[in-house]
Amino acid sequence: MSRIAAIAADLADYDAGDLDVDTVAAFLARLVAPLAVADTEEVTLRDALDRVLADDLVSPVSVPPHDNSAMDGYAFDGALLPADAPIDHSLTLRVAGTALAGSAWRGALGPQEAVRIMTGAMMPAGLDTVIPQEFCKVDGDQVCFPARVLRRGDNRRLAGEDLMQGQPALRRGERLSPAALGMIASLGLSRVTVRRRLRVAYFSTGDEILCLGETPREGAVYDSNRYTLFGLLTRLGCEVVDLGLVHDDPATLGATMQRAAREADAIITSGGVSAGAADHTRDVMQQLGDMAFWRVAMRPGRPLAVGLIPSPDTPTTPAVLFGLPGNPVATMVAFLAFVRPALLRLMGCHDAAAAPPPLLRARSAGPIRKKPGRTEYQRGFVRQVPGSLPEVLVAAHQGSGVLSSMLEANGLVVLHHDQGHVDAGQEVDVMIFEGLI
Ligand SMILES: Nc1nc2c(c(=O)[nH]1)N[C@H]1C(S)=C(S)[C@@H](COP(=O)(O)OP(=O)(O)OC[C@H]3O[C@@H](n4cnc5c(N)ncnc54)[C@H](O)[C@@H]3O)O[C@H]1N2
Ligand code: MOO
Repeated sequence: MSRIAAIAADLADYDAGDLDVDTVAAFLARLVAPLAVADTEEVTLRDALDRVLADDLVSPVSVPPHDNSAMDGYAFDGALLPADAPIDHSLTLRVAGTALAGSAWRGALGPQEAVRIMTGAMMPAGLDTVIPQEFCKVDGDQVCFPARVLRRGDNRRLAGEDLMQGQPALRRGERLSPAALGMIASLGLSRVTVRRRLRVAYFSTGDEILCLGETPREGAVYDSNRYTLFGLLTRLGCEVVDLGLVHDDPATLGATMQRAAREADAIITSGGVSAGAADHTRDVMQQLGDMAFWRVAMRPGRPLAVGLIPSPDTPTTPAVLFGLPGNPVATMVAFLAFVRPALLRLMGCHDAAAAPPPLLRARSAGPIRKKPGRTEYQRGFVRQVPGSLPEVLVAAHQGSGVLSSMLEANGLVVLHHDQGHVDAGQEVDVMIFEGLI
């Protein structure tokens, strides 16, 4: 049985003619996870941004490495704080010296003595509490402060409270964010081992499509999808292989597909996948690979082709093919809903790092028409409302060819499969674009 047929047989609700978005996601998770790219490389920390960590990173040190002060103030022994002091009780201590950040203070301390201390400075031995300087009155070498404003241990950061030596700091499969780079640097590491970049080849199909620079002609439109895909894939940290625009000729389509399978881990095509398509794209895909052609119960992005195209050189490691619908917004929505999580899995991301962006709740500014029985992704603009849930206003033009409404929007209102019309003021789920597209 082919791989595609085996996965289909394994999924309870599989019906190639009518799949819901959850079944497509479950299918793709089964298809791509075992194919994840395993090769690794060592890179400098700056080159590691958005790359996928190859191995668990165990902390070689504790962070912070020593107990230190969280405030500018005076360090003292918290045992001096009386348990049931009256509200106006204050402590007066002698200041024995100053502890600066970057070196240990090793002076001698008597009872009833404190050390002036700066934020980040090591706690002097035997002292465990810091009173911030704004609570203090200083008179010569005496510091006086109200005892009831703090408890023993306050304003002290413990060694290892961020990370303990020997503990896992980051999991393999983590996609390295700016915070992750900072965390790795805090461990003193300047290089890190990551998965090699995923190579993604893409091309457009359709005889009515024009390359940039070509003279406009009747009935033709410029190829926008290749530029959208370039942006989406580059943002994802992929190495992109642009195979241009391929006209509706089986030999050229076949040769391009094979080149793509040879040069890349994944292939994305746009156009020619709908059931009624009069061109050769579907036939060529079917001849060369193990394919499924779907009509997904969603809008936009209904036609979708998915499969495996064996590489002519290494037939055991096929490229994953995503045949996206040609309509420009359908291409983007199908990418966000299915291709992006699948590529993240191929890159070796763990489940949480490959998950689609979380959905947020917002109140719909107006009514939204929605047919139950399919998932709709409507372009909308979300704005903050002080003291209330954010509000989302869906764009007037939701046609899957209307790319300009993608630019007016900052998110997609996700109207779920069984959901019907939405009333003004009703809560809806929204997928915010920020950082994704
Ligand atoms: N009888 C049916 N017709 C259609 C169906 C259907 O189920 N039955 N589905 C519709 C839906 S939904 C979509 S989406 C499109 C997708 O069709 P294809 O993936 O085969 O794409 P094309 O027909 O090649 O193109 C659709 C549309 O998009 C424009 N396009 C294509 N490529 C590009 C590009 N690179 N840059 C900019 N624009 C592009 C193309 O000119 C067409 O207007 O099918 C519906 N029809
Ligand atoms: O679903 Mo098509 O993808 O509506 O434009």
